[in-house]
Amino acid sequence: MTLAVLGTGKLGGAILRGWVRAGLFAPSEIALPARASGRALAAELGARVAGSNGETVAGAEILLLAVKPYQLASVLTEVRDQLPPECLVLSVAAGVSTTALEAVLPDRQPVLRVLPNTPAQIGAAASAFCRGAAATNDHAATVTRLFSALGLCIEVAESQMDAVVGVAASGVAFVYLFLEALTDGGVRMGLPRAAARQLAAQTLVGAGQLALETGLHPMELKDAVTTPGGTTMAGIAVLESAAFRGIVMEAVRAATERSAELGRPK
Ligand SMILES: NC(=O)C1=CN([C@@H]2O[C@H](COP(=O)(O)OP(=O)(O)OC[C@H]3O[C@@H](n4cnc5c(N)ncnc54)[C@H](OP(=O)(O)O)[C@@H]3O)[C@@H](O)[C@H]2O)C=CC1
Ligand SMILES: O=C(O)[C@@H]1CCC=N1
Repeated sequence: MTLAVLGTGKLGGAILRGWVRAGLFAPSEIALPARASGRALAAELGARVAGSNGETVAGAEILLLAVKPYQLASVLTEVRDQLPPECLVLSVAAGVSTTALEAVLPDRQPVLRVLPNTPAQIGAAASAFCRGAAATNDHAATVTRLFSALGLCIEVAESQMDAVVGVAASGVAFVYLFLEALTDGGVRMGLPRAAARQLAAQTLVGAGQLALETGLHPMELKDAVTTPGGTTMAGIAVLESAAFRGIVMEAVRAATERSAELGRPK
């Protein structure tokens, strides 16, 4: 299938690298715009530099939109006349609804929103998608196939997409803060930095993998680590005295609300 990408920055690049790595698109099937980031990504992946945004989308079967939320309407307006009517439009922008996208596109253009996160580039994303008015089951199946190749992909109601930003798209950065803190904690206690970083990162990967594979409640997994009177409870008591879980939930709420704000007209 032919793919056009507008928005060749951090997330657009991560998705594209993931798809090329998974063999879903041959580099010759990918058209990128002739701007600095598009040229750089094209050179890295062997993709085609098409020219203007309009020239990029001409003939595309799938258009991936990964520009900033406030740039979406103007970019779509710019390319709508060159966009093939059957082209599946996939937006990864936080906050911007399918209704807002459809408002600037020709009638019945199939639109879906997807929210992946940056581990997409190594096939370990957590993604959720929702459908616009003209999206069919076949379109949903295409999106599921594309994003399952980059990790986990589930469908949610559009009203839940802002919460997906809070938990997964932004949530990955919250995890990196925790990773840094866990690493620094190890260094503080005398571990060499490289060893602390490796141990901390694998601890996060292993903890997540165990939760996914067993389906057990996090509390059960936590209980399996806590020897009565032991080391783990000594640490958990410190985290809880600073309302660790409450502050994480507040971070998810803040990111969710900010996502909703990004989609509101100024
Ligand atoms: N980063 C993330 O983890 C996530 C991001 N998102 C969403 O993804 C989108 C992109 O975010 P992110 O990748 O972080 O942002 P970046 O700033 O890294 O990328 C934005 C890209 O848009 C390009 N661009 C800007 N203006 C135009 C234009 N007029 N025509 C074509 N391309 C243009 C820029 O090109 P150039 O650099 O050449 O100017 C840049 O490559 C946002 O909507 C965000 O909400 C969603 C989930 C996670
Ligand atoms: O911070 C942001 O606005 C973007 C959207 C989700 C992740 N990064």
